[in-house]
Amino acid sequence: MAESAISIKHLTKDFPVGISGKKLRAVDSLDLEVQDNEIFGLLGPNGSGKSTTIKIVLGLLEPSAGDCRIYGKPSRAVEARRSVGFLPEAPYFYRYLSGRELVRYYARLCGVAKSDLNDAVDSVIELVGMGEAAHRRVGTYSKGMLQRIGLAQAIVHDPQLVILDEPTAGVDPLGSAAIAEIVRELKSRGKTILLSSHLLAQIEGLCDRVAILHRGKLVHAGRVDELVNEESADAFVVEGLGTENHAAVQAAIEAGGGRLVRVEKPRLSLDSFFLSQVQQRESQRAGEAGKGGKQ
Ligand SMILES: Nc1ncnc2c1ncn2[C@@H]1O[C@H](COP(=O)(O)OP(=O)(O)OP(=O)(O)O)[C@@H](O)[C@H]1O
Repeated sequence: MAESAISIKHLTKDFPVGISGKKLRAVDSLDLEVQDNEIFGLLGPNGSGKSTTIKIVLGLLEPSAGDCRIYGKPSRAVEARRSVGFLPEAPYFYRYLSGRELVRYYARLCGVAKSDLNDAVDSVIELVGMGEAAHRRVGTYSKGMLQRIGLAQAIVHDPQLVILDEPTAGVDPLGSAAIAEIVRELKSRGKTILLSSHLLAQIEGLCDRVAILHRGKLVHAGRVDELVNEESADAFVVEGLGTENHAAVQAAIEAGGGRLVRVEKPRLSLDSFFLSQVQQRESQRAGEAGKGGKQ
């Protein structure tokens, strides 16, 4: 079997609180395996231990007990960290640099060779869709743009494992959809992505597998469809059937040995309705700007 991207075994982290010697258990005997080339979501309410787990994976915190490995290497080891890119929850970037200068700065910090620097910076800026704004100062960026440039700095050294702590927090649905698209693109390039979130609707369609944490303990881990599908039921979405025909459909279902549990109107999520409305207007605007440009 292929080596796990992240292997966490019996991980526990206690923080001292106050001067009485009392401890707060932030992560409690956690076992997790993240496979190579999957998008894995670490979910949980505030204070459930997501960031602490991520900091241990990154080698920034020492666990109180247990073991954490990245592609088989202890996460504290420098060689393990070379294969990792990280976007923190609330990144602080020097506001007077341009987006391009910022990504270039991180590329140099991460040891990208001088001869590869321009290509590496250009290609990640392109990937995150910041080509047009890359010359602008970071201080003028919206939250969504900041997250995208943050993603660019996280991946400029071409890491195999990309860790994103709450990548869509504070970002509007359009910006969140753009970030999700970049994450999917990273997966299609063979990368592994671990992301944390408490915004479940945004994560649902993105992650291959998720783990749900509560007070530092693993509550559940599995494929998203396995966790949320009603396995014993099938849903049909039908158009143009008048209510007068419902009884006949119900009779046919019962004749086939089934039971009609409910009839309901299929609903779009508010997120997807909002996205479709905004995207429609964005493309109208782009079309009009295109026509204007030709005149
Ligand atoms: N350095 C620290 N010292 C003491 N307690 C800490 C420290 N870091 C985290 N904690 C505590 O550990 C628990 C888990 O925190 P953590 O930040 O890992 O949760 P989280 O799931 O990432 O939450 P959020 O969604 O709010 O970021 C919380 O109770 C938090 O107060």
